[in-house]
Amino acid sequence: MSVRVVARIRPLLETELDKDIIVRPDGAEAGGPHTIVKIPSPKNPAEEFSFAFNAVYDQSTSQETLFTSEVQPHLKPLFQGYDVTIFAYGVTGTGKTHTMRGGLKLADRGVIPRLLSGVFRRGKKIAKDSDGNTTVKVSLSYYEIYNDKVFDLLEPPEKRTPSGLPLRAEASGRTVVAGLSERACEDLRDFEKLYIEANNNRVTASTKLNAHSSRSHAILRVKITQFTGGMVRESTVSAIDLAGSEDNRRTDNGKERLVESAAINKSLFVLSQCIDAISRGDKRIPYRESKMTRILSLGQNNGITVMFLNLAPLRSYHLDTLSSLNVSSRAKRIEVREIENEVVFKQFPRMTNSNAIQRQPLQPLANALNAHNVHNGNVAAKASADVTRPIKSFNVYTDKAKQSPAKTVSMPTSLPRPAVSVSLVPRPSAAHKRPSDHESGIVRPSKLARPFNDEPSITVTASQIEAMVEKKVGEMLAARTAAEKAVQDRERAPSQPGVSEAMQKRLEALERRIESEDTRVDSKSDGLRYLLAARQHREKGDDSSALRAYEMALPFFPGQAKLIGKIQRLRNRLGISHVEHTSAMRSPMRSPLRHDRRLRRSRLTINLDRTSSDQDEADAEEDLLDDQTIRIKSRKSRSKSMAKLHVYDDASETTAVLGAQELASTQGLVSY
Ligand SMILES: Nc1ncnc2c1ncn2[C@@H]1O[C@H](COP(=O)(O)OP(=O)(O)OP(=O)(O)O)[C@@H](O)[C@H]1O
Repeated sequence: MSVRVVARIRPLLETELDKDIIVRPDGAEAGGPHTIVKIPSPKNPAEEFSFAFNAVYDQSTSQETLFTSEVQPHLKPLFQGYDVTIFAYGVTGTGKTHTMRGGLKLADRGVIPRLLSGVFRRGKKIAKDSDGNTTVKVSLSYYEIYNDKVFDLLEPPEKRTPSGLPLRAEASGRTVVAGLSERACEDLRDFEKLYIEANNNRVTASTKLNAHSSRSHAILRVKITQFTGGMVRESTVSAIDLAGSEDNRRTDNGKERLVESAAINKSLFVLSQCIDAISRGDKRIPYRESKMTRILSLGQNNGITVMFLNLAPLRSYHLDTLSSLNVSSRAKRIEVREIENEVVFKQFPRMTNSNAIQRQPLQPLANALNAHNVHNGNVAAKASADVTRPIKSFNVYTDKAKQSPAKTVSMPTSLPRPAVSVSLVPRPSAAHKRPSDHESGIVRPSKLARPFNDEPSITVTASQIEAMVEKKVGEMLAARTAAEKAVQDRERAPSQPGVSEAMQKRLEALERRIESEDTRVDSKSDGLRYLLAARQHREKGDDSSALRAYEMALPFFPGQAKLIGKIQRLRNRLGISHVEHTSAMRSPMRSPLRHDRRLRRSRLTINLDRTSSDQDEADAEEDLLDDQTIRIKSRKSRSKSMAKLHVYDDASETTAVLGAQELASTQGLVSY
């Protein structure tokens, strides 16, 4: 199952005098639903680019339509034990917060309040349908990532520590925020009170591009726990309102806003790198480069993922829109394992006051048995007490009366020990599993809602289980071999004209060196990352993303004539005026490292370079990467000693890098 990517084009705002609309929705068939976004090429307005998505919503789409079509269908799977992630992505001022949170009026309410309303309604229905045998508990945590630090939005700002809350990786690989508070919510009114208060704690500010710009990524996690007898099923829906990328040539941001902007742009750049790496099938995905990508864990989390791509239709957003269209159209290719959380057995918790606060434990839970679920209380405690015991992959019980009709082998509720249920039915292929896929017509009743005695229980012998496990392992090995072969084929395939084998090897060697710990502390390695990213974008023919990456690299190599030449040539190719470029370079906030003399020299080189051929350009790029690598090497010993000056906390290994990013942004050259 791939990430579902849905584009939403916002209407013009009253304040927008520029009515030059360049983004329009289109359908694959005349009169059919919109699935394509069309936008002209920046260098040749007669040429139009098309980007296909799972759905495209135009300016007239109401909040209700969007929710009903894109979110409501996932409520049922959520209660069946699937985790759901919904996030809004886009340039600043394109309508992410409007989509996720919306306004206070009923019709303006966004995805989040409607989702919670649906959750409470469905919870009540399940309890009613089960004659009170099933109890549904809803709790939430809400936090923001501001300047790459995590802050609890359910706590007053006075309680924040400067370094924020640490992240912790669980045995399952899932990243959680340690020490985060969790509040129980009885009904929608409870939720709204908490949510409105918490949003007042979120950092927003007025910028030139948005009067109420979110300066942080906000993550709301709603945990749904269903208790039926001794069975517990947990699932989580995460609703994420990402901060928007900002082109600081257009924001006129002051120092504080620029620092925020640098952190926002950096995390979004890392997200685009992760998306690229996943869609290329890379083994290494740079999740750890930013807290937002660690938490979002795109492609690593199970369940259902929906990405809203918010777009402004105006020409003034042209390049930014192209960039986000490029990133999002690649996100479509990310596969997410659609696996529901397993039922576990534990005692019903004591009733707690609705405002009671629970917290994520600060120590990792040793719940290796049930890696995908996180449980405080009995299960976790028992599991941690059992860590010395050999871990069983599954348990078999022959008490037919207690077996679930869903061919689930599970522990009888009377037993005090926690157990993991094992689904013995090979799951249908992901293509047929999407619960929102109306055409498939597959309706799976909730395991909790299934009556116990309707169907005969199934007894499974140990040898049958063994055979099934063997088959599954065989399938997994075959899939892995096929994936590795595909990667090798891709590497071998002559699909990258213009990149010689030697060049490819040098790039790989360089990449490896960048990955090494020593180079990591040197902020110059970030510059190299951007150069590499630019190179990769160029190979894919994505000139506008390549340009951005080159621009982001420039502050790390101030005055680098070849780099400036490349930027200029790309700008010429994309039809961006020289005046705009020069003014960006002359930004009053530019790096103190950049001397006027260097700039003069660079301009001279630009003129000379303009006459060079494509081959010269490729050679120049190789030289550029090599030059910078050699320089980095010679500075390596110095950076080693400098590294000691940096303080590293749990995951903020990017202290030095962020400094460099801030520098990049303050120069007004980073827009993404
Ligand atoms: N679909 C829409 N209909 C009506 N108004 C909209 C729509 N989308 C966005 N807007 C308006 O556009 C403005 C900017 O939207 P919003 O604040 O949601 O942008 P954003 O992408 O969250 O920006 P940032 O990243 O800076 O936080 C707001 O005034 C919002 O009300």
